[in-house]
Amino acid sequence: MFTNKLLTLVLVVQPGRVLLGMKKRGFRAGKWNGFGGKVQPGETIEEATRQELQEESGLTVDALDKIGNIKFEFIRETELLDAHVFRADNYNGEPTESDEMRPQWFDSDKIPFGQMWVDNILWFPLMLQKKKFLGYFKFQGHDLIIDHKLEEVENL
Ligand SMILES: CNc1cc(N2CCN(C)CC2)nc(N)n1
Repeated sequence: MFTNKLLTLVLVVQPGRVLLGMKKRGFRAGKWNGFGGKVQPGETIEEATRQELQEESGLTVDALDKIGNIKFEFIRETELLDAHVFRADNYNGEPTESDEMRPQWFDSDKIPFGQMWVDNILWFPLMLQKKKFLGYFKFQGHDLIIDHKLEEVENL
């Protein structure tokens, strides 16, 4: 059976640009992505999102908009990643490199999809248009999506 691993992912967006982090080590090293991590027991998803963002980018945010939920399945693995995706349009502080992550602003039309998890290119357009969505991606390894669903929803 599948176990469900709660994850958080937040994209900080300013007009015409998105803040991404380059993971410097571990599972996602070498990939640009939003900021996020696991949800610890006793933590709400939103608390975990804020905490990971602050740890990985140095930023705090006032409003977090819940924009998506994406489930990731890897074939032959029994753990489903259940990522809760947020967008923040305002932030406090300045992006600061940590030992885990190097933050960098990217123009919205120059997102480095070639150095990101391959699902991002499919749902980033929805995120940038502030659309809410449910996604499901079935991976074979880390670079091949063999099945996926992606639908816009009215509310999450
Ligand atoms: C497996 N595909 C993934 C994983 C992923 N995440 C982001 C959050 N991380 C904690 C774990 C891995 N993010 C994207 N966009 N795609």
